[in-house]
Formats: sequence, C-alpha cells, structure tokens
Amino acid sequence: MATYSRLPGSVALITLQNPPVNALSAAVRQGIVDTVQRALKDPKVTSVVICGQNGKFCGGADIREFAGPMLGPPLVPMIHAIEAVDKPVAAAIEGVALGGGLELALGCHYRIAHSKALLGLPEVTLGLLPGAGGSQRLPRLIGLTAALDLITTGRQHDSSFFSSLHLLCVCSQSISSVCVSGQSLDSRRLSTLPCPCPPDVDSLLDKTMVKVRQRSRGALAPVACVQALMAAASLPYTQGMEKERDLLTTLFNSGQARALQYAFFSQRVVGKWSLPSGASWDNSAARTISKAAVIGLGTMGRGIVVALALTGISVVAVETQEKQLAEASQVVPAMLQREAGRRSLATPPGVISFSSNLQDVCEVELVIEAVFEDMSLKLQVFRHLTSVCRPGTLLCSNTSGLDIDRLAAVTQSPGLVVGMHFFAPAHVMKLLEVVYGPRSSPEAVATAMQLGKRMGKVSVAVGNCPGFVGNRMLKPYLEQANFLLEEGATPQQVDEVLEEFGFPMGVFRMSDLSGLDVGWRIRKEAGLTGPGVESTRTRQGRRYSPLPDQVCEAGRLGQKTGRGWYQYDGPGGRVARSDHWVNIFLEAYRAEHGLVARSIAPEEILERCLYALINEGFNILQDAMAAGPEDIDAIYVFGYGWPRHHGGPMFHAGQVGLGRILERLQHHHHNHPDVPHLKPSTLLRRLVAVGSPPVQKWREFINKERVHSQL
Ligand SMILES: CC/C=C/CC(=O)SCCNC(=O)CCNC(=O)[C@H](O)C(C)(C)COP(=O)(O)OP(=O)(O)OC[C@H]1O[C@@H](n2cnc3c(N)ncnc32)[C@H](O)[C@@H]1OP(=O)(O)O
Repeated sequence: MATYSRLPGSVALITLQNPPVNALSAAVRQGIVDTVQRALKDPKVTSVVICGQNGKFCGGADIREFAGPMLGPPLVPMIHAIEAVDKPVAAAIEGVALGGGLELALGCHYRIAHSKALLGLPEVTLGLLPGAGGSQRLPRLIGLTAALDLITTGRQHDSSFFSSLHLLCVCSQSISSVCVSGQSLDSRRLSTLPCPCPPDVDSLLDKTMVKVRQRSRGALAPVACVQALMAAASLPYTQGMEKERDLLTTLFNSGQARALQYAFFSQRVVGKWSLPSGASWDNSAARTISKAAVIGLGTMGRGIVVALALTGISVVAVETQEKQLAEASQVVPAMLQREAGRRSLATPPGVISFSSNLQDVCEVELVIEAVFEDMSLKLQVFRHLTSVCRPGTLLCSNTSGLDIDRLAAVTQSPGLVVGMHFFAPAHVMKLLEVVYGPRSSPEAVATAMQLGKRMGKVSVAVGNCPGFVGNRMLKPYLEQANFLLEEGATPQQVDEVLEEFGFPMGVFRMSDLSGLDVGWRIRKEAGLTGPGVESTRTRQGRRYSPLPDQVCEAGRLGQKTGRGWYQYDGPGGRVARSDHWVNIFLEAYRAEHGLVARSIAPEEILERCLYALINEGFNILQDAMAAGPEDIDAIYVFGYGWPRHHGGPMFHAGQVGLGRILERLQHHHHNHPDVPHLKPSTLLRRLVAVGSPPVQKWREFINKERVHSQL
C-alpha cells in the first residue's frame, strides 16, 4: 500500500509500504493512484514527494505477481498520469530504485537520491524489458548510448553515476527536504523530450545488436531491449510505447521470462537451507570468521585466499613445497590487487601471510584445505590439522567430490568438518557447494554458508555423495558426449549443439579448458583405467568409453598442452580449432572396435547429454543430497554455465514436460541398456504418475513420498 501525509507547509508525502523492498504490488499501485489523487485535490498541496518505507524507495514490479492474472491499476497509465499532473512530483530515492521503481521515478518531474542509493533497470535479467515506459523515458533523459548500456546489461549503479548522467537533480547524504515548486513542468516531462542520439546512431544500434546476440546466446530479452531503444531513437513517444508494449507481451509469454524469474527466486531459496536432520538457516547459529587459513596454494588455493582476503578476513596461506610457495607469494598479492581494483576497493581489506609451516595455522578459526585431489594426502593433512589447531576450529575441504565423512573421521571433532567446494577461479566464480556429512554440525554448515555469502557466493548446502551435486550430474553428461563420439559424432558437432542451447562452452571445449588429466586421474583411482585394466568398452559391468583416456595417453591434456579434443596455438592457447588428428583417431578407434559411424541428429545429441544429466538430478533429489530442485538449478546456473534463460536443468525438465523426458529416457535406455544413467529415476516416474506437478511443488511431493516410504 501507500500512505499519505502532509508535511508542515504545502508538501504531500506519499510513502510506498510493502516490505521488504516496497515492490509495486497491486495494493501499492492502487495506493499510489489514490494518494496522488488526494494530493491533487488538496488545494493546500503545491508539490508531492514519493518515497519508500524503511530506507528503500522501490525494488520494482512485484515479481511474484507475474505468475498470476494482472490485478489492480496497471503501471504504465499510472506513471503516465503522474507525469501529466500539474503539481510538481519528486521521487526521493533511498536504498534502491530498480526496474519499475526507477520507471516510477522517471515519471516524476524531479529525482533526488541518497548518495548510497542503487539505481538500475534490471528487467533484462528477468527476461523482460523496462516495460513501464523505462525503455522510452530513460534514453530521452540520459541519451541513447548510456541507455543502451544500462538497459541491455541490467547493470545497477550508485547515485553519483546517475548524477553525472543528469538523471538526478540532487544526490546527497540526507533526504530531508525537496524544494520543487514554482517552476514550469513542461521540460520535466520526459515523454515530451527528444531522444539524444549520437550522429552514427544506426551503426551504434547495429553494433549493440551484434554484441548482445553474441553475449546472450539465444536469450530473447537483450535483443528486445535493443529493439525498444531503436524505437525510442526513431519514433515519437506514443509509438515507441506501443513498440515497448508489444515487445514486452512477447517476452512475458516466453518460457525464458518464466525461467529467469524462477532463477531469481531459486538464488534466494538456496540461502534458506535445511538439512534432513531438521537443522536450517533459521535455527542454526553461524560463527563470524575473522582469521582463516588455506592449505595448498595451487590454482584453487590461490583463488580461495584472494576470495577470503577480499572479504576482510586475515589469511594464513600455507604451502609446503618451497617452489610453489615462492610463486604463490608473488602471484597472489597481484591477483588480490587486481580483483580489489575491479571491485573499486581502494585497498584489499584482508591481510595475507605466507608460510611453509602447517604449525602456523594454530591461531585461526577456520581452515580450508585445498591440496591435490588425493584422499590419502587429504587424510594426512586433516590428521595434522586436528593436532595443531585450537579446539573448536572449523576444518573444511575444497575437495570436488571425495568423501567428507572419511576426512571427518580422522579428526577430534567430526562435527566441525564440512566441504567447501569452490569453482575455478575461486575468487571469481559465484558458486560454493557446502557439503555436509552425516556428522557435520548445524553450526559448521551455518558458518560455511554464511562465509560463502560474505564472499559474494551463492552457497548451496549439499549432501556427501561422490561428486556431490554438480560433478555427480556432470558424469552422465560427459559419458554421453563420449558415447556420441564413438557412434559417429565429432567434438565440434556435440559442442555446437550444446552452445546453440546456450552453454558458453560445449562439453569438449570445457574439458580442454579444465584439463583432461583431472578426469583421467579420477578414473584411474576408481580402477576404470590404468595399467592392468583391460581395454574393453565394458568396465565394472557397464558401458565405458576409453576415448578420453586414450587422448590423455597421447599426451593431449587440453589447453595446457596446446592439444586435447581441439588444437590450440600452443600450450595455454585459448582459441580452439578442429584437429585432423582427432578425426583420424576417432576413425581408427571405431574401426578397432567394429563400430560403424552414423549421422547423429542435433536433437539426439541434446537429449542424450541433457536428459542423462537431468535424470541424475532426479536421483540426487530422491537420495536427499539436494533439498530441492532450486538447489540443483542454482548449482548449474552459477557453477556449470547452464544458460540462465533455461532456468536450470530441473526447471528445464518441467518446461520440456516430465512425461516427454521420461519417454525419451526410456527410448534411449532401450537403445543403450548397458548405460544405467539412462534408466529413468524412480522420482521422475513418480512425478509423471501424479500428473507432473510444477517444479515449485516437487519439494513438498518428495517430502511426502519420503514420509510414506515411496522413494
Ligand atoms: C510492466 C512490467 C515491468 C516490470 C518492471 C520490473 O520492475 S521487473 C522487477 C525489477 N526489479 C528487480 O529486478 C529487483 C529485484 N530485486 C533485487 O535485485 C534485490 O532483491 C534487491 C531489491 C536489490 C534487494 O536485495 P537484498 O539482497 O537486500 O534482498 P533479497 O534479494 O534477498 O530480497 C529480499 C526479499 O525480497 C524479495 N524481492 C526482492 N525484489 C522483489 C520484487 N521486485 N518483487 C517481489 N519480491 C522481491 C526477494 O525475493 C526476497 O524475498 P524472500 O522471501 O525473503 O526470499
């Protein structure tokens, strides 16, 4: 709702009230319409100020309302009516003015903002465009070039940025008074102004369109944003608004907008974690960490040190190999400085000390072990840590899939052991899997989750199983990609299909980037390959492709060796080019195993890779290793490049239709009965059997099924 009050004198104050962010719900919109009318009717009122309750102007349209029928007064005419009134109206912005909130402010005649306020039009990130006049008013105020950048990226800036663009009349430390009466409003109505454009406007628009198409990989909203701004640049306001409305309608009805809005909420849902034990975010106290240590300064360890230091935590960085330590003590401060600069921090807040002595971690509150992915080495480190650290120190491992419970078992306080699985580069990537073992205490999980949040990560609590959630699902995906090569596809064909779907990199390019030896080592440890293992295509009772092992045996480890599934300009090269060697190698491999290459349709490539991955997601939910589909989807969007406009693998399954996913998995499993990952999961079958409820209902369904022992 919105409240009305008269300030001493002649100013009417309208306050938006809809905690926590004063989103423009139907009740708020109705409140604005009513209170503006009241101000207009009151002869003693000469000017109006609109503000938001609790130091937040407005977080935009109420995203939760998008799922239902439109109720209450629509935004566009409401804002237009405000702009048209003959008493001056000012927006007094504190906290945030985002999306519809900023569009409301653009309809006002004046805008003032607190110096710390954040403003922006993030609609594109929700699969929409600023459809309440924002795409037409903003460029008229700040010019086409700046508006294109803001609207197509959805970037938010503080008020000093917007003051420099003349979007704000005043930017101050306090919003105490607004003096706006007595001036003509003609020039203050943005819809009446021409849109300032650079001389090469067509070229600007063309270049921006090319850029957003490249960047957005199949996302509709950025393209529609450019189209709306083209209209602002070339059409009168009224026609521009018609274009804005048509584009918005198309976006609104697209699956992409629903997927992106789901992604917005799933990012927030995962913060409200819960464990099968009943411990959860609202009943478990977290410790605040100020001193931490990182053990092992390889690529991951270095990134973790930087991520912690950027958060203001003092870090003891330990590496027992002198050469590696010397290199890290040069590289890490430079990484920190660079990242601090990128985040506009004058000086990095945390202090780092380097050491080769594990003994030096004795004073810290939390340790993150990031040594080589080898269980015996990690066990040795944990045994040592538990003897040198103060009682009560949290011991965390950055393992990407090893058993947390085995590590906990060698410590004096197994309850204080959790996994903190970062993604490379650890100071940049947003995802953190917080892995709880059967003995991890709620306090340890809460602390790791909160620490992740402080580092700006999306932290997701996951259960302790091989590969946890992300890598466990990756396995069947990689496996299908290899099988497709055996059957006749090339790495480029598979990658093109996945990139067309929206992944920034196909599976083979991604493997080359990560290093092919990582998986090779894991397969050796699992006894799947290596000396003494027979070179057959069935291993441990299931179909197995030795293709990636053989590529490694040929010394091709990916980008780092300049050769992998592709060739590069040299070791460390970035540009992947197809390699004749790979084609010859695949032909020889097929001939050796009596396989006849067939032409494989893009649909089959996509289905087999994605549906195998999705099927494992259902198994994970069934095994209670993730609390809900949102957790899996957040992991894939933030850690594995899953295109956000497809919501995440589990949301995508719902959009494709669970019945269809089941039917296709059955079909592929029938053709490949020796591939257990293609066997549809029980949970998927159960969901289809009860009529394929929407993804938002799965959590409840799973919990009920568990109570009734159906899963
Ligand atoms: C005609 C169609 C035109 C549409 C134009 C639009 O306005 S579309 C919406 C544009 N607005 C946004 O995209 C802003 C989205 N919100 C945010 O970016 C952030 O929430 C925030 C406003 C910067 C606040 O961040 P903070 O970290 O402080 O809090 P949370 O993100 O955790 O949010 C708190 C709770 O509020 C819910 N919420 C936030 N924004 C909205 C919204 N616009 N509509 C509905 N609900 C919103 C959020 O989900 C959190 O809820 P919980 O239940 O606590 O999880």
